[in-house]
Amino acid sequence: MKNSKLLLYFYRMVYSLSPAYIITILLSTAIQAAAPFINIIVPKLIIDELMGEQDKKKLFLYAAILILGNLFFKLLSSYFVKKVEMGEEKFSYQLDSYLGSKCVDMDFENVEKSEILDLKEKAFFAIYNLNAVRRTVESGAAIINQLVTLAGLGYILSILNPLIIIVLLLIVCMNALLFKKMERIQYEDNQKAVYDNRAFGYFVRLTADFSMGKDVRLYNSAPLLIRKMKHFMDNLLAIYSRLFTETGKCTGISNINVQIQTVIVYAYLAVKVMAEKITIGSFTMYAGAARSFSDSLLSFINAFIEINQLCMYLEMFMKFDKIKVKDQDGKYTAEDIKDYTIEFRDVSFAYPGKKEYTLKNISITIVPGEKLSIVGLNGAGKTTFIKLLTRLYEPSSGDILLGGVNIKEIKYEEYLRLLSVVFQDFKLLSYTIRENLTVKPGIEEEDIRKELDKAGFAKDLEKLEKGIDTSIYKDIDKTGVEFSGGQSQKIAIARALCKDSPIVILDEPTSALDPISEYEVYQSFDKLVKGKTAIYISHRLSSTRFSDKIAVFQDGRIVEYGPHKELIKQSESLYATMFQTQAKYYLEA
Ligand SMILES: Nc1ncnc2c1ncn2[C@@H]1O[C@H](COP(=O)(O)OP(=O)(O)OP(=O)(O)O)[C@@H](O)[C@H]1O
Repeated sequence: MKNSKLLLYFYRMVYSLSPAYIITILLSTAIQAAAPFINIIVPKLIIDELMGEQDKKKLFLYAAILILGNLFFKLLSSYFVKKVEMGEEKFSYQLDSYLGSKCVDMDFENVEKSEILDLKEKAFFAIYNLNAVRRTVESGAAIINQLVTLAGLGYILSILNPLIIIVLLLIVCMNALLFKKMERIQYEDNQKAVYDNRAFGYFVRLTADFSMGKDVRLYNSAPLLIRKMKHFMDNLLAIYSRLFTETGKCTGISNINVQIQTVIVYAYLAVKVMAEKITIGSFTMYAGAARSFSDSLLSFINAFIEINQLCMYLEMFMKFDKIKVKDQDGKYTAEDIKDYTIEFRDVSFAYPGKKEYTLKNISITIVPGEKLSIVGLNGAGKTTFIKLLTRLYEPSSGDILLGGVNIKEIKYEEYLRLLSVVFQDFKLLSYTIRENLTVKPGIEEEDIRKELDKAGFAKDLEKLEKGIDTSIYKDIDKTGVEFSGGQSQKIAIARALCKDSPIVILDEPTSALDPISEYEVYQSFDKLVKGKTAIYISHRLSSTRFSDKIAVFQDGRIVEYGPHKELIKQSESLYATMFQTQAKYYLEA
């Protein structure tokens, strides 16, 4: 029952992704089901005719039916084999993009949850390593195909003796049990191998990842890497060698069973011929029918067992597919927000699955055009504050308001239009600089250049042969450029500026910049943010001097708040201590 629901859900999903794929498979199945009958029935007619009246016209007709019929089914089935292959190819791309958009659209909090990562790992393993989706579609088709064939062959054999069907059933069931055992062993071993496969894959990717080259060499990590790879490879080999030994045994026994069945059927038919109960033609027909019947029955049962086994994998896929995306469709649009005052009202937050609060009773108001600098020790909750403001997470309690409206009630996509963010771990895409920076509809080349200039990238740009049409990284374009950390950071800042949103959020925006570039960014900060609200996190406290207010975070709370001039005067304050420690370090040098 559970499996049939799962399969219904699954086939519906496949059909909705690619109706043509399912229809082609069904047609191909019908042809495969009809094809064997011609070679079972017509040879009997030919042999009987040869042994009897030898009517040439009839013989010619039977021969023509046999040859043309086979040719017809051969051509049709090759046509459909190709069609199914093409359908499979197309379907696999559709599935890739379906899964891709599923991952991209997932709520951010799920992206960071370990149980979701684990589920994704298992679901993707089933799809990509075990081909579970394709196998389920094929097994479903095989079940229909074999059912049709079995009905026809069963009818033919029942004319001879219904008992023969029972003998065939018994032997096929024994083989099916062996197959079930093989599938179980396979499932258990594949589950056991998930961890080792993942770990082995990680080390293989690591050894092939040139960006790790420096660390691997300088810390002489290669021997450890190879040892780890060998360890996981040995584990996998141990698992798979048991798997192959066990499945090999099962295959051997099932082959013996098939031979026993052949002997029984042939002996029975021979006795019948000798007793002149059936003709030689019927002997061939029944022998062929019995062989095809047991083959079809075995394929049917195997497909049935396989589909049940696959359901175990598909369950993970379905769970992954069913992960809900929160409704982010608030009632307000960006245009409804006239005032960009940001207010955190007694906001507390604990990461999902964690008991301790990362942010505790945060209350702060940031007025439009204000420049707020957020400082604090590592792990104090600064980035988490930004994650809440950017709605990657929702507060556990308390509210965040923009212009008096709870940000939850603003349509998500519209809300994001109001923010330009550069995260510490920003990512640029392997497109051209122009494409990366075209983040606002209708943005002109001139604007892109201007923002790159403001972010301090003008000199770097001059050196690029293709200018703003230079590809970033080499993944897609071989002539692409691997920019340095600082250059990439400047492009990321320019991207945020190109978005031209009323609120600019910069998390460690200058961490990779050289002192001169950093100085230039700070000097032109006012020009950079053009009177917009700006929130930035920085460990370089000199940057706080041009901010209007500073919020000092400690253990998830705002412990100090005010302009630089006031906070620095309080000699015991955390801010003054941090500022002076950094200043002293520079002065002493
Ligand atoms: N996804 C997460 N799941 C669970 N805990 C997290 C997650 N992200 C961060 N934390 C924890 O929350 C706390 C605050 O982290 P956060 O990144 O906000 O600090 P921060 O002040 O920005 O630190 P830094 O100055 O080092 O960047 C840390 O203890 C961190 O381990």
